[in-house]
Amino acid sequence: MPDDPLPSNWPSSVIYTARPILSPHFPPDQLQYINRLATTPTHTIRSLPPLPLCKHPKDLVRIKLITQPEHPANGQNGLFAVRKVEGGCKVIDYVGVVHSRTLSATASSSSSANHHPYEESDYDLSLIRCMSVPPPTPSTTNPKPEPVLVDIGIDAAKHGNAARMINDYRGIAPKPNCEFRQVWDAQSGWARMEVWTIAGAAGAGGLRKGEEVLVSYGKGFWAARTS
Ligand SMILES: C[S@@+](CC[C@H](N)C(=O)[O-])C[C@H]1O[C@@H](n2cnc3c(N)ncnc32)[C@H](O)[C@@H]1O
Repeated sequence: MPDDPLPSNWPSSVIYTARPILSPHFPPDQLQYINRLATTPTHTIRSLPPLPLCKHPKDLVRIKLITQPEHPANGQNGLFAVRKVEGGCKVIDYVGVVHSRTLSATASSSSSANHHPYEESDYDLSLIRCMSVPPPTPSTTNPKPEPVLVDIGIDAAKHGNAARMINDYRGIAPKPNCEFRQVWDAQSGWARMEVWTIAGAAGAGGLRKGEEVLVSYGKGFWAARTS
């Protein structure tokens, strides 16, 4: 029995998942950064509550193929409101593979030593970035290990939900109508990323029926793809 039926217009090339997937390479000692219940080093993925189920909100949004030649993502998919949604409302969770890497606080993040496969993904979203001091290990001669940057993301390139269809507002609308918000799941303690409508002044903002859901990917996304 699947967790959630496939949303309509789901592309066959991508595996639909309504539950975040923890990468098999996720370091167990970093679970504490993505789950508030993981307070001791003895916690393992099995001893924590399951990653939350994020059912497709079919009363709010649907995937649609874009067929307007003037749309910059013509021929691709987008996510569209099926009814009016007020400003300041949750629209959908961003679901994919949760992965992590540690970066040296001193080395450049573009150095090849820090390269990882998710960097090239067009569906990768930053979830948590924080500084961490690794505990000294018996083999460590240096009693004061260097702090490192823990960089945790969600990649929906191969496994994801309908939020992976959300386009950037540039070239489509004057500004985004939605934004990403990092939240903590109250029951399971897991960090998650949600998409919310932006509230405008005096009750403005939100989505009209049929309007495309648009966020800002940030200038860095496009800068990395034009240089
Ligand atoms: C996260 S995906 C968005 C969903 C994508 N349209 C699809 O069908 O899978 C990001 C990709 O969508 C396209 N895209 C999103 N917003 C765009 C925009 N404003 N202008 C041009 N292409 C855009 C780019 O190809 C980008 O790499």
